[in-house]
Amino acid sequence: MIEKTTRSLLYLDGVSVSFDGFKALNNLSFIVEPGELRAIIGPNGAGKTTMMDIITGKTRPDTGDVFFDGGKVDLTKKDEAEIAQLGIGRKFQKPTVFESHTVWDNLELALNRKRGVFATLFYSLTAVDKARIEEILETVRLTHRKDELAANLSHGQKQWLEIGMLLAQEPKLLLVDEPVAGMTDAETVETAILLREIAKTRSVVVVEHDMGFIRDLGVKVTCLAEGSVLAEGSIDFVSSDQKVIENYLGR
Ligand SMILES: Nc1ncnc2c1ncn2[C@@H]1O[C@H](COP(=O)(O)OP(=O)(O)OP(=O)(O)O)[C@@H](O)[C@H]1O
Repeated sequence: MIEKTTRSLLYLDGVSVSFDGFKALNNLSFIVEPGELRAIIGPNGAGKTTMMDIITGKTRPDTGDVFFDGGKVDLTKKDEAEIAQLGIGRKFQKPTVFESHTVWDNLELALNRKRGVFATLFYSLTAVDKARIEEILETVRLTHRKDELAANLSHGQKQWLEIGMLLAQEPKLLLVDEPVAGMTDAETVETAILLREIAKTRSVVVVEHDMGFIRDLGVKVTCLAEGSVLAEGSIDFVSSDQKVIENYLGR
């Protein structure tokens, strides 16, 4: 266990949390390695959102350990702002970009958010910042739309822009909740490629119900149900598991 804690980027062990007597997480253990892209599936109410809430400090576990960065940081002792500063970025399901700003300005604002108020007051865009924004634009497929108002982007492009805004803050771990809900088929396919690219430089945990997308990701899948891990492994392994079929896929 000690070895796993020190090697892993994220380490949850025996995490439980109850709301009014209902166990949303029940002895959940979950490990993410540095540079890993992991998919999470599971029925409604399985505890996927609650798990994200525990990692980001929004919810405190009743019992269990949550360590980050090779066991260096006990996340249960940190608040949400500290956890964001440590390098855990979270993308909620609904995009929250600044609609009345351009794509470029959204990314510039996100880059600034990292700096704090004092630095921002005396801030001017350096060549390094400009290069980083251009790099992010390429990653999130928005170079050709950089001067467009965010309001004019498609739903999928808004999701990509928000992912870009999180990248501007250079997270070590990116948590992404149902990114392809409402996207076109082409955007969904592109999002799988995009997340695989992002995971070359950081770890990514993505929660999704779209099984075609999960298959496209081609990574290790964790199926949660009733607050704990039901099955974990390749998509073929997990989707042929009888418990997963009964609790999720066959429903
Ligand atoms: N703050 C809360 N107060 C009370 N109950 C909660 C709270 N947060 C979550 N729950 C309950 O805990 C259970 C797990 O919910 P959670 O949202 O984590 O599931 P989920 O796997 O993300 O589901 P979905 O796929 O529908 O988003 C649900 O029964 C939910 O109603």
